[in-house]
Amino acid sequence: MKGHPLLEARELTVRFGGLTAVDAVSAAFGAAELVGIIGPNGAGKTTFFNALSGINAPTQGELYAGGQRLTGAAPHRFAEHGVARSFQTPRVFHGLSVAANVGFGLQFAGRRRREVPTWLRDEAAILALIGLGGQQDRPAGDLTPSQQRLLEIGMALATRPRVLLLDEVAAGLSELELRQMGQLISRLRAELDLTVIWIEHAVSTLLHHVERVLVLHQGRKIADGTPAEVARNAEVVEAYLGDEMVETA
Ligand SMILES: Nc1ncnc2c1ncn2[C@@H]1O[C@H](COP(=O)(O)OP(=O)(O)OP(=O)(O)O)[C@@H](O)[C@H]1O
Repeated sequence: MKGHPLLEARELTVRFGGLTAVDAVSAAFGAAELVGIIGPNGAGKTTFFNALSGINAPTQGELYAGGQRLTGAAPHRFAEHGVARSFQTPRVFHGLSVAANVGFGLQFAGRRRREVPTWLRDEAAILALIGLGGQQDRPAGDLTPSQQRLLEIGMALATRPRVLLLDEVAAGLSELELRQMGQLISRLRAELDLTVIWIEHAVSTLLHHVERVLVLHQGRKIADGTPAEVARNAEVVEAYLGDEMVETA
């Protein structure tokens, strides 16, 4: 990895009372990486994301964005350093139009970061990119759940991120929508040079698109490698993947 990683966790631990949700996890994410995070329910994936975006302060360990220490900083400081995220349940403003939702993200980004790639210069460009072109005037609450997920990605893109954290954006999608979501995420990385870190329970879709995958289990990182390496990892198979993944790897 050349220079500083765009986002880095060093020995990151998050505890809730006596429960260690994230246990000394270290991981560094470089430019234009597409990385998956998998693990059983309760493995600590969302808590890890919450720490990586400043929503939960870590109990121990350090966070850096572009070499700048951000441990304990508020979410807006992470946003200033180019970290944007989606949530497990889309958080769009139902009463506002689709365009206004994206406009909110553009305003949030403000003028802090001067370079503005053409693809996110305005609402229309972002909506076209995420496949919601022509929907700009509809109230966001009228969109289907899968369109709301796309809109939430659009809102995150509008903050002009370098790193996009996606939390289960494929949950509840049809087969076709799932394929389209996978293609969109691949395009964000390939065409826009974004670093995408993607939590997903739809493991086979995820492994099809990412080149690197982290596996969390009981808060610990038990693997970090290519999908093929991870699928061969005995601890991962035992903890999570089972025989099925070994056969398809
Ligand atoms: N705010 C909180 N207070 C107390 N415990 C929490 C809190 N948030 C998460 N936990 C606990 O931390 C552990 C990790 O939860 P987390 O949601 O990060 O896992 P996950 O891997 O994202 O799970 P899932 O795949 O089900 O979304 C779980 O035992 C959960 O109950």
